[in-house]
Amino acid sequence: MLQNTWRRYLSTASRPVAMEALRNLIIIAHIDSGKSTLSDRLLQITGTVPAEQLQDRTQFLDSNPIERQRQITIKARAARMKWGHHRITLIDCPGHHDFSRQVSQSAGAVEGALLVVDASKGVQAQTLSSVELALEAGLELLPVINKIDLPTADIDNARDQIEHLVGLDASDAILTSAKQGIGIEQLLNAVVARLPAPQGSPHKPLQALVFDSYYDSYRGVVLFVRVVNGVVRRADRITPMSLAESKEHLDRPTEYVVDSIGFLEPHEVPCNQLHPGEIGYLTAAIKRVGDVPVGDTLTHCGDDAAEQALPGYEPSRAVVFCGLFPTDSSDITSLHVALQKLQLQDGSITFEPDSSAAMGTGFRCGFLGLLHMAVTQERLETEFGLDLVASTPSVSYMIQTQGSDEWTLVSNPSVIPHGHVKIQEPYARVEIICNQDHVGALMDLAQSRRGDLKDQRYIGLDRVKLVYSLPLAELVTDFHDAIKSRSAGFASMNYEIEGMRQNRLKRMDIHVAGEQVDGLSTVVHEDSAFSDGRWIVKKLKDVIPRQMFKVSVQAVLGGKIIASEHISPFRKDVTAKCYGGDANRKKKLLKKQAEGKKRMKSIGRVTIPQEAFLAILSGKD
Ligand SMILES: Nc1nc2c(ncn2[C@@H]2O[C@H](COP(=O)(O)OP(=O)(O)OP(=O)(O)O)[C@@H](O)[C@H]2O)c(=O)[nH]1
Repeated sequence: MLQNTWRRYLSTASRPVAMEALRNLIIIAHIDSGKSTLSDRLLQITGTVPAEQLQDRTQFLDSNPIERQRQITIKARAARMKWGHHRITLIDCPGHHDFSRQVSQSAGAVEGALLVVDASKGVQAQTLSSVELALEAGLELLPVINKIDLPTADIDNARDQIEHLVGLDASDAILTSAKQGIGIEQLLNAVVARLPAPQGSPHKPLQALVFDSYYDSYRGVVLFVRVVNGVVRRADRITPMSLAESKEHLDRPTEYVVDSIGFLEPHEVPCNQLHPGEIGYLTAAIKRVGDVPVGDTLTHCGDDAAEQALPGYEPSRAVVFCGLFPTDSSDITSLHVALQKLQLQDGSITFEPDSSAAMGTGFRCGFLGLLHMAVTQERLETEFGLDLVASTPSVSYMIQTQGSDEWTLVSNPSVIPHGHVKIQEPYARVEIICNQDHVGALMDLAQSRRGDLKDQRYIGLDRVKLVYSLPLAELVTDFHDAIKSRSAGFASMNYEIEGMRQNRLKRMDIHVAGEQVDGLSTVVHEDSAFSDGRWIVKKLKDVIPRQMFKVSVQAVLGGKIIASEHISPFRKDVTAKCYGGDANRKKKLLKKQAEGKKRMKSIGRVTIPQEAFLAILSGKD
């Protein structure tokens, strides 16, 4: 009986909806414009997710605990909704630059995009770069002005900016307040009326684009696919087309059997087959995310369709590196296992063994940016119960030692030899969009960070776009925060890596109580080495806790001390106040002290907290 119901359910779920009734779209916007809140409203109004569930768990599509806690989207999510006889599949992509690759991945799977602009902030830099990605993918854009409930909302200004900056007619932009649920039905009607239906043929050889994936420990890799042509069914034998093109991956299996398939609503709803224009998931006992990389095209085994592989994506590259060290050195094996497991889910993390006299044994890891680094450290700690210290983050450098013709890539400043070494550093092209009132302050900032002005132009009445070529090392630290603080929060930025450039750079070491702490080594420009050294030792003096003895903190450049501070001794014994017999209180105090020791590394006789390693991020100005 139950089986019959299940079968009936599967057959209804699998009945193809006419292609003209399908709409596939992504939402693109600058970070914090309200994308996730808007997606939740769409799920609620279409009855895809019951209102109670949305009330209990705000931001349904941000399901990862770190996403909820930080209120950001890290991983793209898809959801299919019913609106009349239409089926609208929406992909919510991250807004933060570190995860922007997911925008281009998802753009390949849809025909349209909602361009969400915050009514109080107007068009921001990340909006423009996402628009470029969407236009490159040939998407139809539907402008949405959100947060119209805010007292600071300026709808006319937002419209004007969409027209001038994006070049899109905004006279019929949809006005919404995702927070108050205003304009959501109009938005759904506009999606159906103004965005195109997908095209494709069920009779052609199968082409299914893999636009995202994640690892599930029970089922293996779950692929998110968009079927472009052909039909994919349960039990089909499929193969990734990249295998035909690449000789490198001979260790990858060549054939898989689809063992489950279905739609995302946003939870998985099984079906028997996916038709052209449809977006869904499939599993096929795939062991590693890298076996069927995102951007790959799936086809049926034996269908000689290799020439019809869909355009893929550039693999993402790590730009920020740091050493991760367990505070308890016996946790090193657990850290290795945890990194291996995380890499199964997130192919953009890189790691290799790293060890030093001061920091102990750990792993040098690569990330897409500082947010990605922080999120990964948090995941390792919360999901795997580790207590870690991350060394000072760094970009990668090319170095050439004297007498050698070869350039070597290093991602750890402490391995750069002293003496005559040529160093190249990565540069980024940075676009900043700001109000004209803030141009002076932002130009000062970019100049102080060794930026070269490449372009400056008015875009709209009082908005200015500045383009700089700027060292990535200056950018990934606190540049974004500095821009925000110098523009009352109104300027926004976006960047892409340009290439390497040789500069007069030197490795700077930090000695604490006479011991070199290699986790604190950085690369500095010769011109600013002294001021950087003074600034960093001052900062370290504030964050390294007092010890029972006087501690010196020194910045050392090429064997010479260029800046020095002292941390005066601290003699207080936390248990001194507890007289005999008060064991509970004593225990409590010691426990409190032990808790406070988390994320700390003992180096020589001094205990250095995590904040010291991240002090470099906290603002030079
Ligand atoms: N006043 C007001 N606030 C809103 C509205 N929509 C969203 N917000 C708030 O804006 C903040 C950011 O909203 P999110 O939905 O997380 O923004 P997002 O664009 O998804 O952010 P990312 O996922 O990090 O890219 C939250 O505090 C929301 O409550 C709105 O229509 N009006």
